[in-house]
Parts: sequence; structure tokens; C-alpha cells
Amino acid sequence: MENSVWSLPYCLSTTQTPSRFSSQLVADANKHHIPYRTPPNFQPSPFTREFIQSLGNKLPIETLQETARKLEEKVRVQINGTNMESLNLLELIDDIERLGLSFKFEEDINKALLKIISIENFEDRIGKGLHETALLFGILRRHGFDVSEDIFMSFKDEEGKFKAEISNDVEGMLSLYEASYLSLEEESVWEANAFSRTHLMNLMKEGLMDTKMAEKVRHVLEGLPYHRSCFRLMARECINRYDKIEPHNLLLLELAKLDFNMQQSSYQNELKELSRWWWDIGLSTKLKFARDRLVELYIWSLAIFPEPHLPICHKELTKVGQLITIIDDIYDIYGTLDELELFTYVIERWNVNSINTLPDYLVLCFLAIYNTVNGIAYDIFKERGIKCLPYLTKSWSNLCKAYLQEAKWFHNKIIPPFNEFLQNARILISGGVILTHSYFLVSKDITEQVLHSLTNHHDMLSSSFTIFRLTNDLATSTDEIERGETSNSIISYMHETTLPEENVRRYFKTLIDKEWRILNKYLVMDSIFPKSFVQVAINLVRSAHCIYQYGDGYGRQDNISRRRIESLLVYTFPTNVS
Ligand SMILES: CC(C)=CCC/C(C)=C/CC/C(C)=C/COP(=O)(O)OP(=O)(O)O
Ligand SMILES: [Mg+2]
Repeated sequence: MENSVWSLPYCLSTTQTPSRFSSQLVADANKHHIPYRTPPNFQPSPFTREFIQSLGNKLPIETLQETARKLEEKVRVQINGTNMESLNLLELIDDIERLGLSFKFEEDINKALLKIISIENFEDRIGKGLHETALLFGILRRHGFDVSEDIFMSFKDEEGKFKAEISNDVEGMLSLYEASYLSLEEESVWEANAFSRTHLMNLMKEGLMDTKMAEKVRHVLEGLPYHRSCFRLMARECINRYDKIEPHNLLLLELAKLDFNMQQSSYQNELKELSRWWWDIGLSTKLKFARDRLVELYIWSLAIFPEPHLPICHKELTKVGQLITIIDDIYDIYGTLDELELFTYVIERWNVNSINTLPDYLVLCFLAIYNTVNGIAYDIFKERGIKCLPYLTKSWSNLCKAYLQEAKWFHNKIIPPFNEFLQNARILISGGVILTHSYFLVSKDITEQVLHSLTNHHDMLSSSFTIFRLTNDLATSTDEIERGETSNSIISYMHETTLPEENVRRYFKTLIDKEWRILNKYLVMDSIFPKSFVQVAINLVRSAHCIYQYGDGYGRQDNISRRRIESLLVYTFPTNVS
């Protein structure tokens, strides 16, 4: 190796001061550095600084707001109307949510659900259809109401199996399929998942439904289940779909389009600000080997924080995501083991006085993280008096230690047993960094219990990170294996069990389902976590499902992710407001 000084066997633990450092080593590394592995030829971002700065939908925001306010009032009258049947009310709430409008009607929806609860008979559903029952179950659980799965009792036979006769009710089966994703561990409603999927596929195959219904069923079965998808990223698609359904609620449709356009203006402004930050810190030009994914990460942050009133969360999380991506590329590809040891040490100490031990590219990287994270902590303290820096830095240090562990396995050609691998890989998917920053950014009351849980494998967080990890590996492993990487849960499991890749993939999907059912519990039960934070942990998982839905939608920058980004940031809906 040209810079052989960096390929000495390492002997440092991260708690010891690196001792083999000298200014000569740093000088050599600065002059001769070559990436440890062949770089995977990441393309420069197609979303240039000029592109971002040129965004501007130039809409008359004040007029739009005024029109939206009037439409909103009319929709509010519909939700609060006294003579609406339960089924119609549930369908209205479902449409509002799918169109991305729930934040406007949170109180109204809650009131409406309390009203429905007070009049519904949950034990005896005689006279109530499967569609209505499944819709009620799904909406109530998503809103944190602990409705029992016994609500489906009358659709089951004496043995507790779903009755064969309900399988011809296509609308009912579709809603049952979606509702099954709200199942908790040990609940039998999960059986409805395979039951409804199989019957719906058979009905489609046998041509037993009209073309429109067949199209709807195909879309549901091939896409992500609603409970696992991000309505913010799918907003345009949902609005277009709703537009085509007859009959539709015109008020709602117009409001959804206006709201989409107004949100787009805010996204454009937030992104322009982020682009100035990104340009100012200069990493995209200084560290060319790393992925520049500012725009993708901004979209990702919208999936984690879909609330329109959280621009600070969107911006700070995007920055955090971009910095994680850079260090992911440093630990996975660019850095030598010695450099990674030194970098981990400096991150652990969070001490600018240690940076002389690092080659220049790592000094830049460290200072970018140091300044950004200190800036976030400063703003949180200034605005709310919360001292979060030690927790933020701890999350970065845990992340880097996990990356280092993975790098050591790779350099020593070790493929660890699956459970050991997953324990580490769960940390290095960076959920801990993302959720620690999110907790301080979004929560009003900070508690010791939650702070403790953030670094101590609480099962809600562990489920969230496991799904994030496995979803990533299912989508990115093909490229990673091609690049010669062995740090992948699919490889680790294949190595341990000698099962073929296909079986491992199938098994991982069942693991994801299992972890989801643990997560669902936190929607309906009281826990140490505020409900807003439970939503963030769940949205993190949803965001991974969406981004990796068609493969590595993050690393590859393919046409699908590009179209999704443009559909959110560039094109407006024509509306009646000029
Ligand atoms: C908005 C926000 C904070 C979003 C989170 C996105 C983010 C930065 C995730 C971290 C992990 C990562 C870099 C995954 C993709 O790369 P990879 O497949 O190379 O990751 P791997 O090396 O762990 O497999
Ligand atoms: Mg990966």
C-alpha cells in the first residue's frame, strides 16, 4: 500500500490515547491518501446548488391561505355534522389523512372519534359490514385508542378463523388487509393479513371484479400498506388517485391541492436555507468521495416529521443525516483502520484540541459535526433552557464506535454470528443519533427515563432500529455485495445458517412484521415516551420502507427517487385560485 504507515496493525482501544500519531503521519496521510476500498462511483447530486436556489413556485400565498381557510371551515362543518353515518364519517377521516390534511383537523378528528366510540357497539357488529369494522379498527388504533381485536368476532367462525363467506366482499377484504397491519404481538387479527391477501389475489386472478376495482386491489397489494407508508412522500400520488375516484369530495380535493402547493413553497424555502449551510461548510467540494444527498435527506426528514409547523426539525435533521452519510462513507470505504480509530477517539472526547491527530479530511469532517451539533444544542438551550449536548455527543460516539467495530470485522475478515452482528448493525443504522436529536428537537418535557432508554436498547427503539436496519439491508445488499462488502445482515445470516439468499430475504420480511407488531403496542398503550415521540420512532421506520421501496432509493439516485423529489418540490397542482 502506498501510504504503508496507515496499514500498520492497529492496537488501540477507543478509550486509550492514540499513541502512534506523529505530525509526519498526518502529513503523509494528507499527501498520499488513497481510499481503503474501491470507491463505488457515487454520482454527484443531480440537485445542484443552482437547481435548489432556482426553486420558487411564485404562488400568491396570502390568497391561497385565505381560500384554504374558507375551504377548511366547510370541511370542518362536514366532520362535525350531526347527521353523518359512522361509515361516512370514517371514510371522510380516512380520506383527510391520506390526502395529508390531518394536521388541520386534529381536534375535529379526535372529537369525531370520541363520538363514534360513544355510540358504536364493539361487541356486536350485526348489521355492520366488514369494511366499516376494519376501517374503525385501523383508524382508532392509529389514533391511539386501544380497541380490541374482538371487534372482528362476528366475522369469525367457532374455531376463531375468518369465515370463508366474507372473502367475496372485496371492499371489506381490502380494509381488513390494511387493518391487519395494526395488529399487536400475539393477536390473531394478524392472520387476516395472509387470509385477505390470498383471497384478493384469487378474486383478481379469476376476474371476479370490475377493472376499476381490480386496479385498486392491485395498487393496494403491490404498494406499501397504508400504515407503513409516508403520506407526505406519497401526497401527490394520493391526490391524483383521489381525483380519479368517483364520487369524490370536491371540497377536500381542492383543499388538498391548495395545501400541497402551499407546503411546497415552505419546502423550497427551507431547502434553500439548507443549501446555503451545505455550501458554506464546503464538504461537498472538499470530500468528493462521499455521497452528497442533501435534497434526498430533506425529503427523508419530511417523512420523519411530516408536520408542516416543524421547519427546524426538517432542517436540523437533514444536516444530521448528511453528516451521518459522510461518516458512513468514511468508515465503509475511504478511511484506513488507523484513521478510523483516531477519528472515533476524537468524536468520543468531543474535544477540538485533539484534532491535530487527524488528517485534514477528518479534521474537516470532525469540525463540521462538532459545529453543527454544538449549534443544535446551543439553539435548544437558548430557546428552551434544555442542556442536551452530552446526550447528542454520546449518540455520535456510540455510532462511531459501532462503525469502528464493523470496520475491524471487515479488516480482519470476520463475519460475526448474526445476533452479534445485528446488535452492532442496529446502532450503526444511526437510529440512535436520529432519535436522540429528534427527541430534544420535538419533545416539550424531557425525562430521565427516556434519556436512559435512548442508550439502553428499549424495545420500542430496538424494534424501530431493527426494521430500519433490515429494510436497508434488503434494499442495498446487492450493491454492497458487489462492492465486496461483507458487513451486511443478509450475509451474516447466510453465513451462519447456510440458507440461500432468497430464504434469508423471506425470513427477514417476517422479522420486520414481528418487530412492527411490537411497535404498534406503543401506539395504543401508555409508556415512558410521549406520543409525539412514538410517532417519530414509527415515522422513521415508515420512511425507510418508502425510501427503500424499490431498491436503494438513497444510494443510487435512480429515476424513481428523482421523480418523487421533483413531484414534491417542483410541480404545483393547478387550482381555482390565481
Ligand atoms: C433525515 C435523516 C436523518 C435520515 C436518515 C438517513 C440516514 C443518514 C441514514 C443513515 C444510514 C445510511 C447512511 C444509510 C444509507 O447508506 P448505506 O446503505 O450505505 O448504509 P449502511 O452502510 O449502514 O448499509
Ligand atoms: Mg446499506
